[in-house]
Amino acid sequence: MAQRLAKHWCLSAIRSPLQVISFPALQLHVSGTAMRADQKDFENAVTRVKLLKDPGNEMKLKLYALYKQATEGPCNVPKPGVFNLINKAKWDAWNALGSLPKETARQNYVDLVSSLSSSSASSSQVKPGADKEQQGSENLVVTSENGITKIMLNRPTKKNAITTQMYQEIILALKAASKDDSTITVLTGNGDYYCSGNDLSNFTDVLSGEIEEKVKSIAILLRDFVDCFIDFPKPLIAVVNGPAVGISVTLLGLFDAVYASDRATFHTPFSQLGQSPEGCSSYIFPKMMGPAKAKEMLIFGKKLTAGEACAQGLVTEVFPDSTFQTEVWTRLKAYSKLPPNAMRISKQIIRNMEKEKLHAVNAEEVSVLQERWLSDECINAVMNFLSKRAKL
Ligand SMILES: CCCCCCCCCCC/C=C/C(=O)SCCNC(=O)CCNC(=O)[C@H](O)C(C)(C)COP(=O)(O)OP(=O)(O)OC[C@H]1O[C@@H](n2cnc3c(N)ncnc32)[C@H](O)[C@@H]1OP(=O)(O)O
Repeated sequence: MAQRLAKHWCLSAIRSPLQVISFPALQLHVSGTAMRADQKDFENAVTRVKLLKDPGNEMKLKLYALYKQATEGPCNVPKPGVFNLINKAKWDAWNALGSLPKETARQNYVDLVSSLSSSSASSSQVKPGADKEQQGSENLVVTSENGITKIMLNRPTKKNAITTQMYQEIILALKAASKDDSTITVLTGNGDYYCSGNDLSNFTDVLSGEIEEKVKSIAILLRDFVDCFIDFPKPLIAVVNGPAVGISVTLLGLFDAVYASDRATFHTPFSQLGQSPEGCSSYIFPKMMGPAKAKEMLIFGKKLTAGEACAQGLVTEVFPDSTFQTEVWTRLKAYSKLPPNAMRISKQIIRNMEKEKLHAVNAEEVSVLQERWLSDECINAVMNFLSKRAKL
């Protein structure tokens, strides 16, 4: 199975020329035995490492050494020969940790990955108390002004499709927004689309022989991503400036208000893609719109207009496209002046009734999807999309 998938997914996978030293995370095989209290943090850090931008060889050596120390203990393997430069550098880094206890190495590894994750996304973060526009990363622009933190998807040429890097950046942006001085948080898109969902090229970003591992790490990322929406403590508003597809639609059920342009459409083509619903939509949509309408969307991929989505309860209000931005932002500015604690507490009391259930639904949806990604139906659908695009 792994070989067949590798053939499919790895056609366009390119190894970074900087990848002289492979990340320790790529060699991980968690035994599952002797799970400790912080083992999960360590496993998550190992997963996150794979999704970081290349941190450079010096940092990779540090990560390698800590990983080996954390999983195998002190270095007691023979020193590689002087001409075996890479392995010798790795051995030296590991050996330099001496008798550092495994637990300390594991903690240091988690801390190091955490600092790398925040610095790689720091450009897209809003610092607490900021009250002016911040420079964001290329694909995600985060600004904070007048009590509103705005997270804007910024890949208009790709209809704001979400890359794995962007999933991570959104997680960090939401975590920062939950702690900053703003009263409300807004998610929107730049250009004619709100978002075309998961970037289907994410499927090609798999290195040969590591498909099952990659799928596992993407599943953890997706679960963390949706968890952030479930747990977000402040009012969260979607400003749906244009068509929305896939995960950008399903997540709307976790927002506190959804304002849509009358140009927006809402499409969840999961069956067409050999996939299944996520974002807690398998639970929220039937409750929100009734099972019959929810199934038309989630099983048969029926696309809704903004008016239909509003009638089904997925959208709060629809505005004419010509006045959409002015009307919505005027309203949001007024909302941002409401007492923040009262809004938080009201949100909390509503969300807390369902929080445990939502986390369980998220876990189940991700577990089902993990299998779907390895299915022929999904592989063929994604290959079909990517190959059509290649021919254009
Ligand atoms: C091995 C396991 C890895 C798993 C990784 C999974 C990660 C988590 C998954 C979470 C679950 C999420 C599920 C979903 O979101 S499902 C929905 C996925 N989205 C789609 O199926 C939409 C695909 N796109 C389209 O159908 C059309 O592009 C669209 C209708 C959106 C717009 O059509 P239009 O004709 O107006 O414009 P173009 O097609 O020319 O698009 C312009 C360029 O943008 C590129 N594009 C658009 N959407 C995507 C996308 N989702 N992924 C990648 N690229 C996208 C399109 O290819 C064009 O690019 P080029 O100009 O380079 O050709």
